[in-house]
Amino acid sequence: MQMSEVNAMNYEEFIAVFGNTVEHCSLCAAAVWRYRPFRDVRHLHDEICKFLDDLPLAGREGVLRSHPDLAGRLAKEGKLTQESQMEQRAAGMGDLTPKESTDLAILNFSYREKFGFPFVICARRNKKEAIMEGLKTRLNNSLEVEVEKGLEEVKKICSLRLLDLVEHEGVKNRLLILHADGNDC
Ligand SMILES: NC(=O)N[C@H]1NC(=O)NC1=O
Repeated sequence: MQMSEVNAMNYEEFIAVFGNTVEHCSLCAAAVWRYRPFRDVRHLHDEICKFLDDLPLAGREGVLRSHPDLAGRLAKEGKLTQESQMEQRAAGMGDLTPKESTDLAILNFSYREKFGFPFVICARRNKKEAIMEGLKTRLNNSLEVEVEKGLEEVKKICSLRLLDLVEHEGVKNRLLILHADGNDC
């Protein structure tokens, strides 16, 4: 859809389309509604990022806690959101060997035990090997660092979900949004 169509949406339509661009956190879309009209998809993403950055620590932890584990119980029970299911599949989470599956479950458990929220990573931008390595490495971080890193991953997940929904002018704009946090790729 075009940005002009997004800007013409009423609040209910906007939430119906963008309510899950941050997993299970429709408050993010509800909050940025006030910043219409959006110039482009990057502008919409920037406003969501600002909202996330301005949340208090408990709010940022809550956003992380709203994410399902990678290859976790919800995935096994077929209870993921459509977006999350597609992302986890893209990262190869459906093709884990029994050993990989057990290793990931143990690492996910250790991470959740230490931080009180799940390990979050942009699955579409990582393959299973990178996810396992990232999880092992990030387990050593402090809580402050992991809230920060997790939130940056939430922003990347959000940017890809937005790009799936809204027309963007070619590769340049797509890269711009992915580079928004100054990170990889
Ligand atoms: N835990 C976690 O990272 N979950 C997710 N990552 C992603 O790209 N989609 C998710 O649901």
